[in-house]
Amino acid sequence: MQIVILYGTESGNAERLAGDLGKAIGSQHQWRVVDLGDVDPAELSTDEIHIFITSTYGDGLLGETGQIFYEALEESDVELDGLRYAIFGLGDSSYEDTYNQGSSLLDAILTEHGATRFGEFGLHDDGGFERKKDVALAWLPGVLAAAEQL
Ligand SMILES: Cc1cc2nc3c(=O)[nH]c(=O)nc-3n(C[C@H](O)[C@H](O)[C@H](O)COP(=O)(O)O)c2cc1C
Repeated sequence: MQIVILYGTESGNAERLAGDLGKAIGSQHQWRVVDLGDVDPAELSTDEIHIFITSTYGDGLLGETGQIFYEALEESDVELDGLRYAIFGLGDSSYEDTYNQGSSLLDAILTEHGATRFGEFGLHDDGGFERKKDVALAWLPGVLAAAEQL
């Protein structure tokens, strides 16, 4: 499989995690990591499996670079039919009203544009005790197995 890991970040956690996931995929599949702030929605390719990782910031927006992509997609009429994606959100449940809202917004807008999510919706909560990397690496094998079934 060809896998693209796309991160939306404000303070670097999603970027680090994207690299951790890539390293864990290792030589099993081809993979690359990109910053969502550099992605034109019209250039997303259905030939690749997409793994989105984004944080939530501000008033429940996406982390800065994710927000750039989100707004580009909001303004675009691009059709993403055939695009398959998994998603992992970074948040903090102490923000009760906006907990992981950024990843939910991204999930919703990708679906609105015709893309289809596969696998479990991954989440990390800074308010808990588990490390981001541990949660994400425990989530990854199920996502890769689901991707193999597509
Ligand atoms: C100023 C600030 C605002 C935040 N706002 C939210 C929020 O509204 N909802 C949420 O779930 N998490 C919120 N978080 C938690 C971040 O999403 C979490 O720390 C995440 O790991 C940051 O990842 P990043 O470095 O990739 O941006 C906030 C964190 C900070 C520092």
